[in-house]
Amino acid sequence: MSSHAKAHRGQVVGLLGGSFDPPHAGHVHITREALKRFGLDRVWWLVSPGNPLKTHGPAALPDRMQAARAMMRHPRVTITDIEAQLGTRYTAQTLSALRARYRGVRFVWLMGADNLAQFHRWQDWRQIMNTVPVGVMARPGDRIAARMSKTARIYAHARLPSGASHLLGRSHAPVWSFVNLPMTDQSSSAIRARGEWS
Ligand SMILES: Nc1ncnc2c1ncn2[C@@H]1O[C@H](COP(=O)(O)OP(=O)(O)OP(=O)(O)O)[C@@H](O)[C@H]1O
Ligand SMILES: O=C(O)c1ccc[n+]([C@@H]2O[C@H](COP(=O)([O-])O)[C@@H](O)[C@H]2O)c1
Repeated sequence: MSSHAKAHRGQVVGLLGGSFDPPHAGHVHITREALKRFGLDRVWWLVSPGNPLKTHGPAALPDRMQAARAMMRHPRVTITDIEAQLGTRYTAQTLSALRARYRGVRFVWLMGADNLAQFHRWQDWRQIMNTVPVGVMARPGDRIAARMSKTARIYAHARLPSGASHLLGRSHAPVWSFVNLPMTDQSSSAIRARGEWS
């Protein structure tokens, strides 16, 4: 199942990449909060063909797409498998391809605090920080590791002060924002461990 994501010039589009294996209420929560707090026009869920750092393969992409569509119904949110269409898997590659395809659209990379903690292991992570604004959302157990992370230290100068997160989408990289949301402890791995997903 494939989908075509649309955006207009000048729009600010937040990208929430993930395995969504399966999607859960935590994804819905951070998406709604990201729309409100980071000054975004839209959010796209990039349902990944597979996280490059994870060894086990996720459930089939069409199954994850279908579950994501059922979980997140919002007029400003698009569920897309565009990484499979573009043939990209690493985020830096995906962002380059999207920026070339959607000229004039302002993309913002969104992620939970657990991903900020290990962001410096991602391929071309500095390039990502230097080309798109990054919005990070608190996650239970990961706030301290995220704040102490290599990325947070190296890019300390580029962090928006708390209270200015709504400027993120219109700011120029390198810029990032950490927001302390009411946290939800849902995770795909816990759902899989309970045997509630394929
Ligand atoms: N409860 C949550 N709070 C904050 N961020 C979250 C939460 N759940 C997921 N995220 C973020 O959403 C993005 C996609 O998450 P992903 O699809 O990997 O789900 P996950 O629950 O983290 O999966 P797993 O448990 O298998 O690692 C990631 O950036 C992740 O940090
Ligand atoms: O580009 C990388 O090196 C990279 C390494 C780890 C994760 N990512 C991306 O981060 C997003 C979250 O991954 P995951 O598996 O935790 O859901 C997803 O879009 C992945 O493609 C990207």
